Amino acid sequence: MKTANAPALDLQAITCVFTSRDAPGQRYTAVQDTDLAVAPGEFVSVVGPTGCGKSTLLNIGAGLLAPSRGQVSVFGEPLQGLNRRAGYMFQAESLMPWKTALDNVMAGLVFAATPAAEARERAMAWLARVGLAGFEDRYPHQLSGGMRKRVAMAQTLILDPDIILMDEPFSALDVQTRQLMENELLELWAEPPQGKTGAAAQGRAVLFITHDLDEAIALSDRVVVLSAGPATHPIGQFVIDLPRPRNVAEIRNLPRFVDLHAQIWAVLRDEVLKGYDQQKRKVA
Ligand SMILES: Nc1ncnc2c1ncn2[C@@H]1O[C@H](COP(=O)(O)OP(=O)(O)OP(=O)(O)O)[C@@H](O)[C@H]1O
Repeated sequence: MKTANAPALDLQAITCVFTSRDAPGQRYTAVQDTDLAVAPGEFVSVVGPTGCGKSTLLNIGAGLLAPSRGQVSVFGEPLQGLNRRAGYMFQAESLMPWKTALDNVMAGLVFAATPAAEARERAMAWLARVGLAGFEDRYPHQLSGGMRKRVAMAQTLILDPDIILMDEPFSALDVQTRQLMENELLELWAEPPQGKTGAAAQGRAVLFITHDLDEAIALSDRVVVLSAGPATHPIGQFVIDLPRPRNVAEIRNLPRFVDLHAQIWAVLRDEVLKGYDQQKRKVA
């Protein structure tokens, strides 16, 4: 049922059971009974130890993976199949190496049958917006890691998604480039959406997965902490009441940032140690 004030993305009582990778024939409960909602215009980060189920939750929100139990709603409507109101940005390189930066950015529009001239014009404008005017004809291998991420960001945002799903998109970058990209993401996210009606007019909802607690706090309105697996579930959530607009490099020095970091780390620390221990046992 569609309801006013429905979350942009609402994962309700999600459980996800896989056939175990380590012991075929056995089942592995990756995520259990998890509720996770993101309001229109809200920036939510999910942190948790390695292998706990962060990407699984994101894939469920994207409609790429069906949960074993539970329901996903998008703006109050049950999700069936792919989440068409969402755009994704993953850790891995998503650019097509045989296409130029321009063609990569245009690809989604072309796929959606937008006339070529319009797709080209919009892609040129997006490349300029992410600071890559003049680089339209470069191939991905001719761009730096940060530039490739900018192209990927333009590729995702050109489709004007109401929900942005990001799985450690900047983790491969050096610290300085990463902070520049985080600031750029915040600027683009904060721009008022054009031509949207209803709840989507309140802004883009972001679900951001990261290992990095500093990054989660610097970017988000809310940080959700997941337990170590198996049967991962949220064990804490924290409202990040830091002022906006933010400069991610500077905000880390605010006493409130340090205070929030200490509070969240107190919850996350034991889970990270448990997760690390499990990984070690898997390798041994
Ligand atoms: N398709 C699958 N089949 C079997 N097990 C899976 C599958 N996908 C994920 N898993 C298992 O579910 C658990 C959660 O995986 P997931 O990738 O969601 O964790 P994560 O928190 O994103 O990990 P990382 O922090 O390392 O990126 C892991 O133990 C993983 O091995």
